[in-house]
Amino acid sequence: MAISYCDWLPSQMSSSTLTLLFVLLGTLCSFIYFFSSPNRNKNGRKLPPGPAPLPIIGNIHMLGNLPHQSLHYLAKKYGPIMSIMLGKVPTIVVSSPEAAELFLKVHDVVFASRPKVQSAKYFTYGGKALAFTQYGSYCASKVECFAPIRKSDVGLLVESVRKVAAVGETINLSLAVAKVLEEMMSKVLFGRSMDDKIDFKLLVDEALHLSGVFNLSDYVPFLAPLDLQGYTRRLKKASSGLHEFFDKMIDEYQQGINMDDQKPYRSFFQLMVSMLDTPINPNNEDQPYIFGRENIKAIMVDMVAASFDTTSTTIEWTFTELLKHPRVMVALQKELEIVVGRNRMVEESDLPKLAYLDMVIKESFRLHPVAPLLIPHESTEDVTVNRYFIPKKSRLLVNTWSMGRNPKIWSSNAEEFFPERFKDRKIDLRGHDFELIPFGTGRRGCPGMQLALVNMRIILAQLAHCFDWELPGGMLPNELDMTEKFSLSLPRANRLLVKSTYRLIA
Ligand code: HEM
Repeated sequence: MAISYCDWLPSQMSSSTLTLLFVLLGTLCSFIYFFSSPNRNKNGRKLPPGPAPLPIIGNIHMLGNLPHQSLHYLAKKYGPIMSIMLGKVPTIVVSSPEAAELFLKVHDVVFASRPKVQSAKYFTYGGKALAFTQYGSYCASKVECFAPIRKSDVGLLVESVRKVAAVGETINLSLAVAKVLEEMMSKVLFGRSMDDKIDFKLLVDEALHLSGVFNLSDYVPFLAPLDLQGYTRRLKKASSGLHEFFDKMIDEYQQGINMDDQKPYRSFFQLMVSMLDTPINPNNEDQPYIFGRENIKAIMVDMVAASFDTTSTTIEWTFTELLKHPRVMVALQKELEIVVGRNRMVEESDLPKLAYLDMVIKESFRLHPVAPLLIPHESTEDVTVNRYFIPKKSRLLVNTWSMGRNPKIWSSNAEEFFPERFKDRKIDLRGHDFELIPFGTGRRGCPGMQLALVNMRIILAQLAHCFDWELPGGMLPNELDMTEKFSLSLPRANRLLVKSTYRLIA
C-alpha cells in the first residue's frame, strides 16, 4: 500500500524550511519519545494490537490519501479491533460487524460522544450543534409532507436531461443530481431555493473536505499554531463564508424578507429561528441556557453538511455501478416496466413495489459507503471491550468500507457489484444488521435516513425508467473511472459524464 505524505505536508514549503523543520521535529521527537513512549500494556491492561507508532505523529503517516483503504489493509494484519495513535490521540479502528456491534451497541453509551476537533471549533462554534438527536425526529417525520417538492424538482431534472438527450449531447450527471438535491434539501431546510449569487455548493464541499481530512492540529496540538497543512486558514475562510450566509438569512427572516409562510410545512430553519433567544432549559433557573444565533448557525452548518452531499454521492456511485454493469441496469428497467409501465413516470406510491431497486441501493452502499469511517466517535470513560483496554477519550473509527468488502461476510465475489446477493438475505439499512451500516447505528446513527432513502429511490428510479444510458466517446463499461476522493463523504474523484435517450412512450 503506497504511503503518501502529501496530504499532511504543505506543498508550498521550501526545502530548506522543511529540512530545518525535520531537524527540530527529530530532536523534539527523541526527547518526547524518551519520556512518553506509548505503551501497549497500560498498567498491565492490554490495548488492541496495532502498528508501532512514531514519536509525535503516531501512525498518521500511514493513512495516505485514502485512509479507509490504508486502514483496511492494516486491519488485515492486526485484526478487526486495531489500535493506532493519531498524534497523541489513541484511536480504535473497527473493521468487522461483530466488533462494530460491541462498540456501537453493547458499549454505545460510552462511545456516543464526538471529539472536539478544529473543524467543529470553526464551523459550529466549538460544538454548539451537538444536540442532533433532538432534531432527528424532524427529518424522519417530515418525509411525507415533502413529497410535492420531490415530485416537482425530480420532474425538472428529468426535463433537463431530456433536453440534453434530444440534441445528443453529454450530460454531467454528478452535477445535475447534486443540483436537484441542493434544491430539494434547501426547500426542506430553509423553506426556499438557494441564493444563485452565492456558490453554496463550493462552500459546502470545502466544509466537508475540511471536516474529513486528518488535521495535524487535532492530533499534535503543539503544532497547531504553525498550521503546517494550511487547514486552519481554510477553516477560518470557509466557516466565515457559511456564517455570513446564515447571518443574512436570519436577518432576512426577522425582517420578513424572502420567507413564504403559506406552505403546508414549516422549514427546519423557521423552526430554529422561532426558538431564537429562548431558554433551552426553561425548568432550570440557575443555569438558563439561551438558544442563540450561534446555535442556529452551527446547527444549520451541520445539517447542510450532513444532507446535501451524502445523498447525491450515493446516487452518483449507484449510477456508476449501473453503467458499469449493463445487466443490472436492464434488470432494473425491466422491474420498472412491470411495476410502472412505459407510458408514465414513476410515482412515489410505486416505490414500495420496487424490490430490485432496493437491492441495487444496498449493494451500492455496501461497496461505496458515503461515510467510510462513519463520523468519528469518542469514548467518555475507560472501558474494557473484548478483553482490550480502551482509555477514556479514545477516538473510534468504524471502517464500513472494509466491512463491505470482506469475503468472509459477502463470499468470494465481495468485490463484485451483484445486487442479487440480497435476495435471500434479510438485511435492512436501519442499523440492526451490522454487516451493512451506511447510516451508522445507535445513539449517533443518522436521523435523516428515511428522507435520504426516499430521495435516492425516487431519483434513481426516475432516471433509470425515463432514459437509456451510455458512456460518451464509445467508452466501454469496464473502462469507467472508479477513483474515490476522501473527505467526510467519499465521492467519485471525477464527474460522471453520460449520454442518454428518452425511452418512455409519451
Ligand atoms: C444517503 C444519505 C445519507 C447517508 C449515507 C448518511 C450517513 C450518515 C452517517 C454514517 C452518520 C454518522 C453516524 C455515526 O457516526 O455513527 C450520519 C450522521 C448524521 N446525519 Fe446522515 N446520512 C445521509 C443523509 C442525511 C440527511 C438527508 C440528513 C438530514 C436531513 C442527515 C442528517 C444527519 C445528522 C444530523 C447526523 C449527525 C447525527 C449525530 O451526530 O448525532 N443525514 N449520517
